[in-house]
Amino acid sequence: MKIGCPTEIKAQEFRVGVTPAAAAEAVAHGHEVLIQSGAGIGAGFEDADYEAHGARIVGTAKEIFDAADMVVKVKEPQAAERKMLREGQILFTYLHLAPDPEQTRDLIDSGATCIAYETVTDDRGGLPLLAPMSEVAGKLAPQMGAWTLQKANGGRGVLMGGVPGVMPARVVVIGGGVVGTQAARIASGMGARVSVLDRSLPRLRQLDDMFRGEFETVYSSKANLEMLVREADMVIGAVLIPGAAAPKLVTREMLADMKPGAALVDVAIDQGGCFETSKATTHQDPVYEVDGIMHYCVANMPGAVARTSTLALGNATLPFMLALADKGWQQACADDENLLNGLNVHAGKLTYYAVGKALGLDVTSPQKIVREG
Ligand SMILES: NC(=O)C1=CN([C@@H]2O[C@H](COP(=O)(O)OP(=O)(O)OC[C@H]3O[C@@H](n4cnc5c(N)ncnc54)[C@H](O)[C@@H]3O)[C@@H](O)[C@H]2O)C=CC1
Ligand SMILES: CC(=O)C(=O)O
Ligand SMILES: [Mg+2]
Repeated sequence: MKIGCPTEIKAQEFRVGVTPAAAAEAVAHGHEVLIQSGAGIGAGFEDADYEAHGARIVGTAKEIFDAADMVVKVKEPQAAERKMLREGQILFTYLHLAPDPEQTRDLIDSGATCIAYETVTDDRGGLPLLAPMSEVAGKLAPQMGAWTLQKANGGRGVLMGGVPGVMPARVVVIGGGVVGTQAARIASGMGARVSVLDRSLPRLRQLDDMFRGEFETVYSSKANLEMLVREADMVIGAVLIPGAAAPKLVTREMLADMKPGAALVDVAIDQGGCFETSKATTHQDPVYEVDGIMHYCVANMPGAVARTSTLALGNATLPFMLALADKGWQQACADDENLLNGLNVHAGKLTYYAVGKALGLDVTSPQKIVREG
């Protein structure tokens, strides 16, 4: 199979979908790997690094999309990339379709087979291709929130750890999954007083066992959430209902009761955001204010640490990329239900129920598609 990897074109996105190490493995499996010239630069990989591992460098994204049987990327395809997709081609990348009707329509119209990293599962109920980027974004969230809290950046001028005689920042993390756990650990490590809300009691028990003393766990009822948000200097949004639009847990009305200059960091923005007032921002212009509350809503946070993120993502995607290339999408998905859970669009049909529900579109069963092709 021909595997193609274009340069990411989303604003300030420096990651790359295929590392030289992954290219080497694919070549060893008998595949041809095409990399757009310069695609790896942002993550610290030169064209020569890819060539040394048997990949071929081509000049333009068009050459990649024209030639590749499978396009491997990081971010959801932008409008210009969607125009280059074609029937029968495999697209393997993050998609985040639930909050994005335009992209969903274009992917359906393209006829391509689109497998979303963020809905591939594992046997323990986890999301193995989302997890590494959630670890990164979770670790970055308190760092970005601390920057947002600085006075010159519009924040309330509170230091995370306080100083002797002065209280530390009060940080509230909504969602105790991968992002939330890493965010809570880092915020606590910075000296803040941290509470983690989740609606899963088993998850809260696990967190309490693992991190007793580092942060508090709180059941995510409406009343608890409202009380903690009122007291917070920083709120980190880290909820997920896989594949679905994020629930709006902090309403605009609640902002009026918050401390002026408090920071909201909405990591869940890629699924539409869990604050009513969130809208996606970029690394170039990451923060805006609504009703005196500073919002940080960058949808590709891991792009800020592109080298770490690319290596982490590449480790996780490699076995799935090889399975798709070795067997073709249909056999690979028939053999592995966890990979089949990644199938969001195939040959003009939407195949992911939570996306259909969010966008009011018909869904064809992925099991039927994989049986019938
Ligand atoms: N902005 C960015 O650059 C990035 C965003 N993300 C996003 O971060 C979000 C979180 O991802 P993960 O931590 O990997 O998900 P996860 O599935 O590990 O954790 C989500 C948690 O939210 C909890 N939850 C669901 N509804 C809730 C509610 N009403 N109140 C409290 N908790 C609730 C779940 O029980 C679960 O523990 C996702 O939307 C993901 O796509 C991930 C990486 C990068
Ligand atoms: C998960 C995601 O949206 C990202 O890594 O950019
Ligand atoms: Mg994203």
